[in-house]
Amino acid sequence: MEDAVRKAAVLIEALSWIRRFRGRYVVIKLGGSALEEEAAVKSFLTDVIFMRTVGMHPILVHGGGKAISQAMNSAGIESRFVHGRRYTDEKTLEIATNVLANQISESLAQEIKSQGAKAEPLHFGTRNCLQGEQLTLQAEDGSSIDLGRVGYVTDVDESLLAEVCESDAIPVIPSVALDKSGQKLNVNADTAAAALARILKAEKLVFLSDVPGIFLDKNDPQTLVSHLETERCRSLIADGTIDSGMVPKVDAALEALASGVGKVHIVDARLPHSILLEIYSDKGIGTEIVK
Ligand SMILES: Nc1ncnc2c1ncn2[C@@H]1O[C@H](COP(=O)(O)OP(=O)(O)O)[C@@H](O)[C@H]1O
Ligand SMILES: CC(=O)N[C@@H](CCC(=O)OP(=O)(O)O)C(=O)O
Repeated sequence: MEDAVRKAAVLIEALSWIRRFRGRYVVIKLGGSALEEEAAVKSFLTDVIFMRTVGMHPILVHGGGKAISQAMNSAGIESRFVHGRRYTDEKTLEIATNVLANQISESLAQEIKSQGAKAEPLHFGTRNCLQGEQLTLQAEDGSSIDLGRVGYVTDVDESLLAEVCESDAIPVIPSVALDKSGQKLNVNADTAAAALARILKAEKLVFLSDVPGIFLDKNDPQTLVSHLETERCRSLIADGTIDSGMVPKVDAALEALASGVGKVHIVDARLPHSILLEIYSDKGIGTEIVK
C-alpha cells in the first residue's frame, strides 16, 4: 500500500511540470558517446515518447562522432580535428553525413516507431530543416583556419518543425545543414542543438552525454554540481575544470541562455530515465545551467 501511495505522489509531483511544459519546445541533444549503449538509447527514447505523450514538443538532435570516426577508419581515412571540429574534406563529408542521416537518424526514428509512437527524420535526404554557412575560424595571428566543409546553423525551418510536432511526431535531426546552394555542411551537434533551441526560443535545451553532469574534479563523480550560473561556467572553462568535449556543450549552453532559452541541462544518458527525473521532478539529477 505504501508503495502505491508513493507512486501516486510521484505522479502528482510531475503534474505541475507537465502543465508548465505543455506545448513547449524542448531541444534534446543525444551525443555520440551516449549512442554507443543500445539499451540506454532505447530507454531514453521511451522517455522522449513520454514527454511527447504528455504534451511537450521534444525535438531530438543527435551527433555521432564516434560512429563517424569508426566509419572513417574502416574506409582507411584518419580523422583530424581542428579546434574541436572534424576537418571535413569531400570524402569525410560523404561518410559523416551518411552515418548521421542515413544510419543514426533513421535508426532512432525506427526505434521510436517500434515503440508505438511517431517520428520523422528531417535531413537532406527527407525534408531538410537546418540551413547553414561554412564556418571559418581565426587563428591568433588573424589568418583563417581551414576546416573544409564544416558549417554552423544560421536558420531553422520553423514551420516545418511546427507541422511535424502538430502531427504528433517527434522530429529527429542529424547535425547536417545545407548551405544556400543546397550543399551539405558538417556541423558540430552541440552547436546545432543550441542554434535550434535559440531560434525556436525553446523552454529547455538538454544535453545527454556519458557523464552524470559537470564535475568540479573531472575524475571524481562526487564533485557533481547540480546548479551553475553562466559566470561560474565561464570561470570553470577558463581555469580548465571544464575541458575537452564538455567545452562545446557549455559554450553552446551559454549561447542558448543568452538568447532566451529558459534553462540548459546536462544529464547522463546511461542512467535510466535521467531526462524524466531532470525535467519532471522538483530536484533534478544532473547539472542545470541558468542565466
Ligand atoms: N568538468 C567536467 N565534468 C564532466 N565531464 C567533463 C568535464 N570536463 C571534461 N569532461 C568530459 O566531457 C565528456 C563529454 O563530452 P563528449 O565526449 O564530447 O560527449 P558527447 O559525445 O555526448 O558530445 C565527458 O565524457 C568528460 O570526459
Ligand atoms: C564539425 C564536426 O566536428 N562535426 C561532428 C558531427 C557529429 C558530432 O558532433 O557528434 P558528437 O555529438 O558525438 O560529438 C563530427 O564530424 O564528429
